[in-house]
Amino acid sequence: MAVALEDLKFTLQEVLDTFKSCLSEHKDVFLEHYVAGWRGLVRFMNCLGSVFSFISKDAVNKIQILVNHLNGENGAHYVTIQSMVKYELDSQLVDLTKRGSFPESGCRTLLRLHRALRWLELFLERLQTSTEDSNTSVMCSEAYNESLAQHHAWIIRKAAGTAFWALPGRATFFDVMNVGSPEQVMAVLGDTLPLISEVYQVTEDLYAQNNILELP
Ligand SMILES: CCCCCCCCCCCCC/C=C/[C@@H](O)[C@H](COP(=O)(O)O)NC(=O)CCCCCCCCCCCCCCC
Repeated sequence: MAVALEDLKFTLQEVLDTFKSCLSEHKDVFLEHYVAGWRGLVRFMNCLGSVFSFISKDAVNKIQILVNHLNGENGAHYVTIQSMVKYELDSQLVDLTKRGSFPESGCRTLLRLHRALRWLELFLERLQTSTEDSNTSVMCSEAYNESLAQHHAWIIRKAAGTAFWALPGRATFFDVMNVGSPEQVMAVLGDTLPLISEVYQVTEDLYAQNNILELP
């Protein structure tokens, strides 16, 4: 248990640090740090129990696709999300209307994580304004219904909804975050949320400008 908690401490700090280092001064989003942020989140989720493993498997799969792009021969084009979008669109490496030749494009893969980041933002906002008797499962499903659920088929929504009921209660959830007292958790959330929101908004604007918010 002690080892697991140590891992978590590192993980949550890492999440905070990586989202901090995601944005350049010109508001470019570094893919390497974005992916590292997701790795941290997945590690945290894995500590919550095996009911979440179908979710983390999909996230890990998508993270790996992006890492492969980053480490591939065209990796230089994948340094920032902005350069990735430009490169893939200019080179016609994205399926724009229906799935076809490029099921693993960086643009469509990142879009799935981007939508999940909106869930995270909404969930953390709820945690931040929660009180002792707030229910994490309810907060989680409300955040999900307002964001990711709109992009998921019925069967996925059903499975996700079932998994949410296995979330630990607020006190345990805060303990697992392992950043200290509830007041300290609130302080960490206060630090993290604006960073996550900004990364989300910059990405959202980029995808909107390029008309790629609905990639298949
Ligand atoms: C803490 C509890 C975790 C709740 C996570 C809420 C998100 C629920 C998502 C359910 C996704 C189910 C798996 C399948 C997904 C795919 O169908 C679907 C579409 O992909 P496709 O177009 O390639 O087919 N994939 C996705 O939408 C990407 C989902 C990625 C989910 C990553 C969730 C990571 C959650 C991290 C939790 C961290 C909590 C931290 C709190 C301090």
